[in-house]
Amino acid sequence: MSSLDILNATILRGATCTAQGISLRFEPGHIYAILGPNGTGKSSLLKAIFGEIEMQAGEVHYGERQLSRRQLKAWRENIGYMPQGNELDACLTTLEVVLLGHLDALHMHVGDDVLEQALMLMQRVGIQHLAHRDIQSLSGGQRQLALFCQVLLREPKILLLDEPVSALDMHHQLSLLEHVYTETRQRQLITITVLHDLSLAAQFADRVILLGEASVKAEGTPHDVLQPALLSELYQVPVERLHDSSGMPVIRPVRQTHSASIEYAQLKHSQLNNSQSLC
Ligand SMILES: Nc1ncnc2c1ncn2[C@@H]1O[C@H](COP(=O)(O)OP(=O)(O)OP(=O)(O)O)[C@@H](O)[C@H]1O
Repeated sequence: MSSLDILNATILRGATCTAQGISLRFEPGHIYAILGPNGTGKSSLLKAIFGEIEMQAGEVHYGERQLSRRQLKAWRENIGYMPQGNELDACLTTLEVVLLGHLDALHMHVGDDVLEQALMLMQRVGIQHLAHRDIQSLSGGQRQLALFCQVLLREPKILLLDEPVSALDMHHQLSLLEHVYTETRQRQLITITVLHDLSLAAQFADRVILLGEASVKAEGTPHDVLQPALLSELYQVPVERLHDSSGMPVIRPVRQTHSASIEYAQLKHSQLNNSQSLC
């Protein structure tokens, strides 16, 4: 079993440095949640691992292989990448969109085994009844579930999920992340997911990585990393940490009275030099 290693990655998006010499190791059979405020470079990190954007410096290794622009197709064979957003400008049914996950194996016809696998996945996430609907007629959450099936159909070794539950209701959030958890454990996947819901991350991630100011602010178990003082500083809001019945952290931003929140914002503003540095 190989690990995925990012070594000294520096990523520049336009004039913004989103990663400055970041190194991270991801092990098979584990879920890693990438967390951090808007614009801190979470999506950019996933895109860099997928080879969609080029890093200014650094390397990405998966076992013996190294990410290189010249061998992008081979590199991506191991990866199931579900980007943020799910707008699809295609006249395809939901089933056809799921089948695209197996594109490499698709020739002139779809084998019964692939079709069966696609339908089984759709059944597992509860969208089998949408198989023959035009993908564009689906709700945002339904499309998100279809794209998740597409990614799983690839049978990846590395799962890169960018806000995979952003459009889902509570029931579907839990059910999708339960699938992610089961697949990760059973097939020993390396799963890296961007999440904004810190409490969900605490429930499903083995390790969380907190990004901010082009660096890794903290990395470790949800219990260790999700500390109110650190989160409050990073997200610029007062944060309270509660615990659910099983002892998992529940992170809650705390609303303040209007005048208290202005004071808090002024205090934080004066402490903050510049949230985004240059590489
Ligand atoms: N194509 C681009 N050209 C220039 N700047 C970009 C581009 N894409 C992203 N950026 C900038 O890079 C920074 C990081 O963007 P990124 O999408 O990685 O952040 P994020 O942490 O995923 O944000 P969010 O939580 O809002 O999805 C942002 O400041 C963004 O404005």
